[in-house]
Amino acid sequence: MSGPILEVSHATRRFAGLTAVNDVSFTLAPGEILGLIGPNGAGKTTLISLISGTLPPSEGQIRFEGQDIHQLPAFRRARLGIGRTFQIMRPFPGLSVLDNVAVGALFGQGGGQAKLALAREQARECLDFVGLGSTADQRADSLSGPGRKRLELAKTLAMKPKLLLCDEVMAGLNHVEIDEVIDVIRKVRDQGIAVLVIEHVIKAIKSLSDRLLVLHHGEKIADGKPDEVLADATVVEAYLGKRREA
Ligand SMILES: Nc1ncnc2c1ncn2[C@@H]1O[C@H](COP(=O)(O)OP(=O)(O)OP(=O)(O)O)[C@@H](O)[C@H]1O
Repeated sequence: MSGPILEVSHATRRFAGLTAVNDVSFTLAPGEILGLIGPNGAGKTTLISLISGTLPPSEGQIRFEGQDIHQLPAFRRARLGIGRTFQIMRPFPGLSVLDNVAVGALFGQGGGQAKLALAREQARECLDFVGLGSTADQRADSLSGPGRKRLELAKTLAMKPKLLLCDEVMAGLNHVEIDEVIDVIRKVRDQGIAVLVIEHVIKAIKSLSDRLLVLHHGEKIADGKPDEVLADATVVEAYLGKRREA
């Protein structure tokens, strides 16, 4: 059996007086989908920023494929195979949908030496994969909200990640669109890629995830099978109860 692809040990991140992530440890195996849930401000985005390298940890270690990476800048981690989608999508508006994704493919190949034609070919495969193939030649800024979510996924997949970090890729989507994104993420997993998904839509995250990890005030309060975690009294009190009141 292969070991974990990601090992987060005692990760902590402080901002001035606030501890956004507090002593969080977990592992993730290749081909596993881990759902990351918790109330607003619980530290979910901060945690994936510590993994992708857009924020350094105040304390703790992060290992990827057995290598310590917490000192590496984000672009080096991306080249190692850590891909991240952002909650706020930033497509290059004037470029076509295809070329937005080709930029990701070029980056994944280590930059400029790669032929643009090859990058475009790979980009087309990624667009087909996420169901955006027919929009390839449109300008990126002509896409609707759900289309932009898929574009963000396609851009990240073009970098050929071994670990995919998804920050709320289902927010604002309707039920049909959510089911389509779930299918895409399952197909990603079926390729052996490890996936960490932040999501507020409980029904979606429950059906998608092999495991759920719950953060509350920056601390891990549960980590286990979705059914068991969602029935856990501490989780209901900290997260689900508040959502029902909302
Ligand atoms: N750059 C920053 N500077 C100061 N405080 C920050 C910074 N980034 C996040 N925080 C704070 O850290 C805490 C955790 O924020 P984070 O965005 O990680 O939570 P979250 O669980 O992703 O929330 P949401 O579900 O609303 O996206 C919050 O109190 C937030 O205000």
